Amino acid sequence: MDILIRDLDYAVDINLNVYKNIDILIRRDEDSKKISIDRGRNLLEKSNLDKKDLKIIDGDKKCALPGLSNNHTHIPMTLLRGIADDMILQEWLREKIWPNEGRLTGEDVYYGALLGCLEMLRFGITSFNDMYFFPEEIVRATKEVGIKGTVGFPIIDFGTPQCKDLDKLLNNCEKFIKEYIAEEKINPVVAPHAPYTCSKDTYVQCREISQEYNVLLHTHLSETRYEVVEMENKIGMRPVEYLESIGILGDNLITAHCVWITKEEVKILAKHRVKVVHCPGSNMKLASGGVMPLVEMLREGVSLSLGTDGPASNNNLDILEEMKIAALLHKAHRWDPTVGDVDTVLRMAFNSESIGFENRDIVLLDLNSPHLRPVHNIKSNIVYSANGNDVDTVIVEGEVLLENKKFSKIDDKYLRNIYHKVNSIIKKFN
Ligand SMILES: CSC[C@H]1O[C@@H](n2cnc3c(O)ncnc32)[C@H](O)[C@@H]1O
Ligand SMILES: [Zn+2]
Repeated sequence: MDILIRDLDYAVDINLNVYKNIDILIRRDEDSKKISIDRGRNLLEKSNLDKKDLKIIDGDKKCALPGLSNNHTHIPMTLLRGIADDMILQEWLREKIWPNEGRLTGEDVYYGALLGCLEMLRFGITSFNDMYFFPEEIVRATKEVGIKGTVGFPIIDFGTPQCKDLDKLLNNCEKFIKEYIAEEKINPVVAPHAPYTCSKDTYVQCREISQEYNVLLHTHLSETRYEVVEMENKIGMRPVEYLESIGILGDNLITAHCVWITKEEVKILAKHRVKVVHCPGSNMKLASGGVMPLVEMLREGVSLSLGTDGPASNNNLDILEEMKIAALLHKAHRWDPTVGDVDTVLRMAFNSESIGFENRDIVLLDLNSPHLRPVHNIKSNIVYSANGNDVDTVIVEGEVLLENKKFSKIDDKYLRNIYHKVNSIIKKFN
């Protein structure tokens, strides 16, 4: 059914244009799956549409914006949220995260992913880019919730809880891609974890798979100083130079973090049109130390977007919050309040294109709250004053998935069941 949002106070579109007192009409052609979005005043009166063929949503005291995109995360780590904070990355992974991840079953990952997908939907995130074990369980949860997922098949040299044999793992990765490649709302991708857990051969084989099936590659890169120094000591190259030397850089590569990189490395990333996901909340929480060089990246024209990283290092999946974190971090870092401006961070938050999804989703923010009044500049209120809890309605690919802050497809009883399952899963953690 077509959807008409009437009498919105404000709307911001994907090009960051602002509209006041406007209607939005969302139409979906069921055959071609094409979505059209029209904005204008009194659309019902001006069109030949019949009220009874429309789902009408009241836009009074609301602001419409495009869907938010969380472009680097590990969704099932909702299960590990709060299990270990205030530790440095390598110790956090080795001592707390990896041992407990070893205890997870596919069913556990499914419930962790369900919880995370619901959290994202509640926060207005309509697409994500994930990398985690049991990726087919993440697909299952994503489809159940209805948002769009770029789901990485994780590759690590020493194997995953599912499979310890690297050749078999790469084989399973191909099977995973073949199984989900035709899905409308799922993009299966190859996800070698990081240069410190994957060898040159592994990266090359991952790239070959990504080329054969024309899918994206997703990896961590230059997240910590330790990672860079270790590589310089071992092979005399920095991580970006190394990935370039083995032919991994290209426009199908999505790299998370890129914190410890030089101006030269920024130029290399730009030259190969690599897409970079900025995760400022996680970088600050894990005290990764450096700051992703936003100004240099923008100057060189690198495609940028935002990610929360996993909910165990953030500790939520809220991209509205991440926008403010990004804006503040770069101002403080450069002693320059013009850096990390409102338009820059909004553009990053709406960038679902770089993970393979056209952004034709609509999110409504509820402006009927003291912290969102008055409105001098709606874009400022979105970046600096709002958070995920202000999301009221979410429309993904022409389907209303959240309305009046309630999930359309998941009732309260089922939600309680998910919380109960999660509570029993975490009993096995140390
Ligand atoms: C191969 S599945 C993902 C793997 O990555 C781990 N992880 C979570 N957060 C980070 C991070 O910030 N840097 C590197 N690795 C991270 C996660 O626990 C899984 O083991
Ligand atoms: Zn990560």
